[in-house]
Amino acid sequence: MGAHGSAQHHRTTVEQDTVRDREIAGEQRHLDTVYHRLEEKLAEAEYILEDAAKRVQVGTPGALAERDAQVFRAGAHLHRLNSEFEDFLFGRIDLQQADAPEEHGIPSQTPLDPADPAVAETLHIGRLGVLDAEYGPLVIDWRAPAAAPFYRATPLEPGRVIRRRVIRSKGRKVLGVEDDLLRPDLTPTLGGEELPVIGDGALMASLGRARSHSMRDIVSSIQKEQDEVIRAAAAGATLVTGGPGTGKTAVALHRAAFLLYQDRRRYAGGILVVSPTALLVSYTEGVLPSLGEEGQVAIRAVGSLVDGIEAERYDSPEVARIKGSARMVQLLRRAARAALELDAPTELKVFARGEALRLDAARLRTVRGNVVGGGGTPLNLLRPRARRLLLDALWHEATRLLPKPANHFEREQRQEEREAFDEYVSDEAAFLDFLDAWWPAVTPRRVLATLRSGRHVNRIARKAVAPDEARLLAGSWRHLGERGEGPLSAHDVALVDELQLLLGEPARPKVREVDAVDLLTGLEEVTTAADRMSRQRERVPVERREYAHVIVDEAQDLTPMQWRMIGRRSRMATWTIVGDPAQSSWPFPQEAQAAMDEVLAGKPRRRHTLTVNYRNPAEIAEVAAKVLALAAPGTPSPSAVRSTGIEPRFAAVREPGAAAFAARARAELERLLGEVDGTVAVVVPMDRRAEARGWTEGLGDRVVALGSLEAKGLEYDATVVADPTGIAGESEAGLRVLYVALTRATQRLTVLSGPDDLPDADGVPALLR
Ligand SMILES: Nc1ncnc2c1ncn2[C@@H]1O[C@H](COP(=O)(O)OP(=O)(O)OP(=O)(O)O)[C@@H](O)[C@H]1O
Repeated sequence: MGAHGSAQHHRTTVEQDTVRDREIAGEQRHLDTVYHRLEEKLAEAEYILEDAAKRVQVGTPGALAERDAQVFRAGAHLHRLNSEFEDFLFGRIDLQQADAPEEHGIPSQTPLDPADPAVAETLHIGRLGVLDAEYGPLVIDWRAPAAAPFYRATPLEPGRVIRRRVIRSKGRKVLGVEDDLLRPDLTPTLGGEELPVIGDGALMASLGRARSHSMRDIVSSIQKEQDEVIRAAAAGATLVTGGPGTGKTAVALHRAAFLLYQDRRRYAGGILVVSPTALLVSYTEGVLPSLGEEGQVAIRAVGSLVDGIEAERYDSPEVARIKGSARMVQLLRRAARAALELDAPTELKVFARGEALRLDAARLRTVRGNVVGGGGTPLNLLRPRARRLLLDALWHEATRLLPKPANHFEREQRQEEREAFDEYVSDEAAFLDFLDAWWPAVTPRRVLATLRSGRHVNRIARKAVAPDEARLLAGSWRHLGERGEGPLSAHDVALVDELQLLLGEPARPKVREVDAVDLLTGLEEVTTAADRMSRQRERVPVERREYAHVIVDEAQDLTPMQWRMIGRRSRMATWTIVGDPAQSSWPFPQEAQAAMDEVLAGKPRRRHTLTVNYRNPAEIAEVAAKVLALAAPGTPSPSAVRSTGIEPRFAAVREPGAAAFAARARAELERLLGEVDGTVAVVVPMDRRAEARGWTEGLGDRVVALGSLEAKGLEYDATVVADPTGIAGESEAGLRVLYVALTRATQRLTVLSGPDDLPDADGVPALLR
């Protein structure tokens, strides 16, 4: 504000305070009006709903709510606003007269008339649009085109905006205002008086505010480069890169709200947000409800995309790099086929037409080959075809000695015999049992269970994976049961999804005709019922749904197999993909890139870069930048928006042994708990998670212990990054993972080194010098 050379410059502090109070009081009056209007709308909504309930013939409450959705939503919103949300009304812009038509509501860049820099129009911006009784706007929805200048205007390109104001309020009370004068060269007026400009550092205050375990929306302070992403056209794919803390996650979620506002019919219920971990899902879950969008957007961890399965395990980096690789497609194709053939009987014997008919192993192999044909059809769906071709082969066997039918009559007769034969044989227990064993219903989990044996994996792998990789894979599934029951990893979930595609939903097992004698013994009934139940348990629902828009967060971490899985849910979708290659924990970026290209094939792409780090103070960003230079040489570090004057702390444990390290870790955590009001996390290598949980015991729920991969996307007031060399050495991507760990804190960072980190006299580990 210093640049505008007006009388304000010389005002005393007392005068400033009076101006501030007056401005706050003005905004308070407006907020009161807004709440008053919302209450009226609430009453209206209640009346409509009650009325509808009374007079059922008018229509369902649902239909009515749709008819007056605005009223209904405003009412529902007010209920929650009263208690839960801050900043319902958070912004205001004062605009100069437009002397050219506006395009899409974004003011044209007309030069201001220096002779008359008067405010011609004032717009208030909030989480939801509110109209007064005469349909004049009291508050404009932040997503409306008319609100865009609030986010877009800069001193270099102010458009019509003279002053931008951020209003801070809690519930119904206005607490403060923060202004930007976008035309410091003018002395603009409002109502004949000079336009006051108040600054109280609202954005900086909000950035420095203590963090809780859930993310906040940024609706009142979205920056220009972020707004361009949020409002980008939906078509094709919007690709966003940016360093840690540049708001990628925040922007992605606000974009979901924007798309819903813009085209609710198209996107309601059809937006999927894919997040790398369940932890990040629960951290971000509250953002959309705070923007007034609830239940419209599915936020799922990449390990929870298949209904009925929740990834519970982590694979070691060596295993993850195999399971994530596109080579798995080939391996799984063979594995599915092998699981089908596993323990398959090698002889079919049926008694029909007065003789024992037999198909031997060679014959059965031929039949199987014919069933599969060119491939492509899911194996479980081929069972009816298997049945038919087996009957063909048996019939061929049964008629091998008969002469060919010589005329029409004989042919018809043979045909009738054939039908009787099919009917008879396909009811025979021997045939049915054979078919069950020879072409069993195979589930994805059952296939994984067959891969518990390294030798089996090796046998089917044929070049897809090397022998030592086969051993590693098998080891990762050894804990699974016979039917593949047991906990899976996020990488397994992508494999299960691929297998569902290869296998298809098993047909419902046919209820067999029950033999009267068996019924007497009760035997048959018991076995089939048990059989049926076990199959039902095994079945994974294949309710894969398609989405209209897919938002991928932390896209740099998706493996080729995961890209395929997401691609299967978004064939008609438009995309928003946010990520940071420098934070990738996937060792083969090119392979992942190719997988993404395949999914996005033919879609036009729009690229954006976010450049400002809103999370880390400059002091922390500077330390992280050292690792960035090693992890991704040449990648620019985003510029930190603020600095705290507090340098990261380096603590070193010089004696070996877990006990000394634990004691020090705990002491550092306790120190940070005393220094910040909000959350504290300790980040360790994945294989030290259990140990780290011990360090935090009894320290309360402000503290969490995280494995390096679990820290993705999260943020805390303060963090301890313990054993940095351990994290860097975890995998080929270790340095990038360490970069992630070092960029989680909003206020304070402690790096805790052990002897292996080779700390210098100041405790700085070799890696960070
Ligand atoms: N315009 C903004 N105004 C206020 N806070 C912001 C703004 N943009 C981002 N932030 C804050 O900065 C922090 C980082 O944002 P976010 O988690 O979205 O970044 P990110 O790019 O996804 O980071 P990472 O790559 O490390 O996961 C959050 O606390 C977010 O609220």
